Amino acid sequence: MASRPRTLYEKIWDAHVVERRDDGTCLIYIDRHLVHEVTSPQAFEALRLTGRKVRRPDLTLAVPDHNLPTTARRDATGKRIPIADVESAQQLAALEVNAPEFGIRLIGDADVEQGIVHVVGPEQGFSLPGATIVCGDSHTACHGGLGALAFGIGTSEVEHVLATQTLLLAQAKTMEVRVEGQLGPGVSAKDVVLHIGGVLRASGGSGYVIEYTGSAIRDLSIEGRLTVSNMAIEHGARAGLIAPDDKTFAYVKGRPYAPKSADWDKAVAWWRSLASDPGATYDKVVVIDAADIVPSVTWGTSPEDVVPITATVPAPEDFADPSKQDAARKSLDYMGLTAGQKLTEVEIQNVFIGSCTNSRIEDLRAAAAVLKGRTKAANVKWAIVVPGSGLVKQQAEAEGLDQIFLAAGFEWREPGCSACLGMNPDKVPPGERCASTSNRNFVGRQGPGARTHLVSPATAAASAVAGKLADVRTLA
Ligand SMILES: CC(C)[C@H](C(=O)O)[C@@H](O)C(=O)O
Ligand code: SF4
Repeated sequence: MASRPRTLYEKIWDAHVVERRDDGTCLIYIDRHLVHEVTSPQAFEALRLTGRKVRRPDLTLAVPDHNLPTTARRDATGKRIPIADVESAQQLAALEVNAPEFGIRLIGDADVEQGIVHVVGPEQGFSLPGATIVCGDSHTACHGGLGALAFGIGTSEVEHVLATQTLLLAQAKTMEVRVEGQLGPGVSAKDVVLHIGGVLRASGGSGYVIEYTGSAIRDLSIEGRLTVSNMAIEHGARAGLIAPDDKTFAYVKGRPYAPKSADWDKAVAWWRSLASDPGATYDKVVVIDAADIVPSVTWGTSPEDVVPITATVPAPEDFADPSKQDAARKSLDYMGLTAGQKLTEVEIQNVFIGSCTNSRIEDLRAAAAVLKGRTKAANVKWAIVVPGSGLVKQQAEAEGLDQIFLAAGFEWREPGCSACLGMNPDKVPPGERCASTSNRNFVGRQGPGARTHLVSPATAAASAVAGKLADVRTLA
């Protein structure tokens, strides 16, 4: 019997079903589990209390990232410089005890491989195409850029995966977001996903797993694909993924955890078979013309509040939906913006280049290319670059990018989540504005009262130079 054409998501799902239940849910095998310090302490504690072990410590990798300071962590003798925040220090200490106790590899704060968990997974070849990947973190969809089914889970699910290497799940609906055509100059993967967020809105992906397709997606580098997938959660989707291809295989090959020799060939053959079949149908299809995408920026407090950098701040009345009008009013008030104001006239005081969305080597190259021979404006008080991992940092230094950033007036930091969210000392002061390459512009996200504008690395760099949100295409 000829099998029904299936999508990438359906193929990965089917390959991981351990048991189908009568109620339609499935017990799904989990191939990779990433663990960070914030959402794992109670899960390990629960295992300890019930006398359970971790079922597959070899498929589990622990990396602290959220709470680590991005300034020096050890003194000259290698001793830890104490972390002032009590909860952060406790969470980090718990991970450092739990990982070895349960036989899990910990990439610690002093290891060169340490970084943001969503940067480290792909970089180490721990995240693979076709794999089911979970982490107690909403941006786990990031790994979908490699063609993995990757999604965030809560702490009780973290415990379940640690104990059983499985999860009981309901299958999601499928959505294709197809971006066809060529991206224009100055338009990056971040602009693509910001634009998609504007089209889908923050809840448009709810109940779906999104497959990003089309020539503009295929043409992206792996770093760019990880950026796009990273923000699937910002459209409310369960996960986002992109079909693995030769670019993906070249990226994965030779990485520490990647399959080797005969296993590699077998793996590639399987990965190749995963692309959605011709004739496979999605529950919803959204088509976007790449020519419509320009450097984009958020003006409000939801990632869906996206406009072209050339636009003006919208007015609440511009929205048909009364609840959106109300949200827009609140957003404008929080953001200190006036309807009709040109975005390129909005002054900024802070610039953050980093986060699991945009802290890979290509992101740093894009920002450095803009900053080379330029300096930040005097009104930009704080500008930092936070590489996604120690290896990204090392690579950037080998290319001299750190020198470009330093000469431009940026600080060059240790890897971690940093100012993406105010869980560590890197915060944007109340009432101040930040051009940020992160993924969330929620109220208080970068610190109480902080005003976040989500942008691409090139736009962040151009904005630092201009002292205002800036169009990288017309930077003087
Ligand atoms: C702290 C963590 C649980 C959280 C998440 O789930 O995403 C964080 O990474 C974020 O980006 O808001
Ligand atoms: S960098 Fe930001 S979005 Fe990514 S995991 Fe850390 S806090 Fe979450």
